[in-house]
Amino acid sequence: MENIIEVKSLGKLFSNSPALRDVSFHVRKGETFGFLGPSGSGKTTTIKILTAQLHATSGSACVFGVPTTKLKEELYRKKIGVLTDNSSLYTRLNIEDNLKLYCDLYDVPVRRIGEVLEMVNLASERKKTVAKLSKGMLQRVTLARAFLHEPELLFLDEPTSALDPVNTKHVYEGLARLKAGGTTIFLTTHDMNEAETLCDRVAFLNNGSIQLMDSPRNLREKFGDATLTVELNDGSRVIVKRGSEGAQTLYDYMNTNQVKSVYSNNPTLGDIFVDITGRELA
Ligand SMILES: Nc1ncnc2c1ncn2[C@@H]1O[C@H](COP(=O)(O)OP(=O)(O)OP(=O)(O)O)[C@@H](O)[C@H]1O
Repeated sequence: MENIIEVKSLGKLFSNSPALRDVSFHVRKGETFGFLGPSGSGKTTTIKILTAQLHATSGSACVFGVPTTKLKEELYRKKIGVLTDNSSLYTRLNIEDNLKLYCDLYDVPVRRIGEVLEMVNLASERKKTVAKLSKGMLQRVTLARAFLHEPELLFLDEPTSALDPVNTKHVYEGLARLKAGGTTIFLTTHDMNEAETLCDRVAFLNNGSIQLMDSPRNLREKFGDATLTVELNDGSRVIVKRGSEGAQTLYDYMNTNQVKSVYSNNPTLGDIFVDITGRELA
């Protein structure tokens, strides 16, 4: 499968202090790849290097097969969408007029505005002046702008950090639609549920280096303890091992109608992160 992003031994120093150390990964076409890490771990620095806003100190970063330092403005404009905390919207204009400016810039038909506003749950607010928007609304407008031109590659730096659960869900649905349409997504987050929901693969970043990289499912299986918790009708809980012995125990409980629920004890991504790094994600 084609790699859209290729990063090899990337390093970044800020005044001799390392923000990234020997970071290597690739992102395949159509994949949603998550960079998970606590505050200060180097997520934004990575996005800035990949979007040519920063130079790396060492190593290489290619996007669409081209070193990021050599990416032409035109290619960026057409194929890449970026959401960062720097919204740069015109605060005196309303949402729709802001997006119209981008339609002109990106040669996008104005009818696309309705589609993207629908995806971020702002269709009925299109006439609102940007200066009067809440933080969460601003984040949604910036997100809508990032995928207005249907980019092939979308960089999202903590896309739901200011959103409530309802709008977060709406954005997840919108991103799922983009993914279904073939968009490759590079996403940073410290929200492990977000990573589990959206990402095909994740990399755990800590102190500027990648500690672990795989699909959420593989990670949960690899770090799972292969047991199930059986909750009984009397409120007690029993841990049973997977395999024939556990199956017999489970069968006995079920056969006597004692089982209220059964669930896997596989860890969450957050549990694994804490296990590997000794640090919380938030
Ligand atoms: N322009 C800069 N000058 C100096 N140091 C910087 C600069 N930008 C980032 N850093 C440092 O680099 C490290 C990584 O920062 P970065 O913003 O990439 O982290 P992050 O994982 O995105 O954090 P957050 O989740 O808080 O956004 C931090 O120690 C930060 O202080």
